[in-house]
Amino acid sequence: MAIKIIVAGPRGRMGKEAVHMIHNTEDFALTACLDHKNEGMKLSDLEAFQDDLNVPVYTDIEKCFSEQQADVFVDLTVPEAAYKHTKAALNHQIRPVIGTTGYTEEQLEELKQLAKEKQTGCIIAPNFAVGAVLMMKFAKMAASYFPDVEIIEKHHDQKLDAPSGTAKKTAELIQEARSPKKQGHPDEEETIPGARGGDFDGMRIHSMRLPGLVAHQEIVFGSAGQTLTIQHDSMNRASFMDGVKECVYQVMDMDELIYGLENIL
Ligand SMILES: NC(=O)C1=CN([C@@H]2O[C@H](COP(=O)(O)OP(=O)(O)OC[C@H]3O[C@@H](n4cnc5c(N)ncnc54)[C@H](O)[C@@H]3O)[C@@H](O)[C@H]2O)C=CC1
Ligand SMILES: O=C(O)C1=N[C@H](C(=O)O)C[C@H](O)C1
Repeated sequence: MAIKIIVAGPRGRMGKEAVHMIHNTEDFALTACLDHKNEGMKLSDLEAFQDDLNVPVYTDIEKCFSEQQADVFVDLTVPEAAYKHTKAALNHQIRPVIGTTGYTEEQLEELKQLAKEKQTGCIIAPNFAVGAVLMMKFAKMAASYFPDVEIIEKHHDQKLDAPSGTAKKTAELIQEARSPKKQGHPDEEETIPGARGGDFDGMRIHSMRLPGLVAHQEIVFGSAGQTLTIQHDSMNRASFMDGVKECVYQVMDMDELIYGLENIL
């Protein structure tokens, strides 16, 4: 039987790609979408969706989850909405697969507890691209040899959160492998505020936003006489879809929350 899926944010850059991936995957069935407008319409009534995507669009999450039987809920929206959606999905025991970035540590912890209580699988993945997950794993490996590191993430200029979820997750994984270290000269001063980037446990994260970019990250390690750069580039949003697909399959057999694809790949 097909896995029944609800998608939040279907008109967005990622949401559109996910809707089409689900529609074109034999094992999956799109049952409804959640938007912040277009209540009562069919997805096929909206521009950019073909006629056979005649699933209902809801703006009220409780109504959506009560009326539509679903196995999995995919969220690609904005952090405040995604947090509320994830809680509602867990309360309805519909397994969330969350790509939206920008969750706080407290929110992650609260959702982890809720997933446990409801014995419902949940995956929160700051990056669904397999290459990006490998980049993060390689960075964690390198960090035990090279404690000095800076992260440069580059995204399209429509991105709302900075640093990216991927950069934060990368920094967290590096933090697990290295002893805390405040990098740079102890007396360094910023003559333009922010010039040294964001400070995460002493390592710096730099966020670049430009039209023309999609999603890119470099992790640069340095030690005496050498540097090591680990780089990943997503050229388009198709790069994320194999990861979304894998999460939908895997979350069906889970009963707890996993944060980051590196835990299941
Ligand atoms: N995990 C991953 O691999 C990836 C994650 N992302 C993340 O996914 C999220 C979405 O990214 P994009 O598609 O580029 O953004 P976008 O701005 O193109 O799309 C977001 C969509 O969410 C909708 N939305 C806003 N509030 C809503 C609500 N309350 N209910 C339902 N829909 C609502 C908007 O109308 C919009 O269509 C971001 O947080 C981004 O960081 C993006 C790419 C890959
Ligand atoms: O907003 C994006 O585009 C992306 N967001 C995710 C993030 O914040 O890391 C994943 C990817 O980098 C694309």
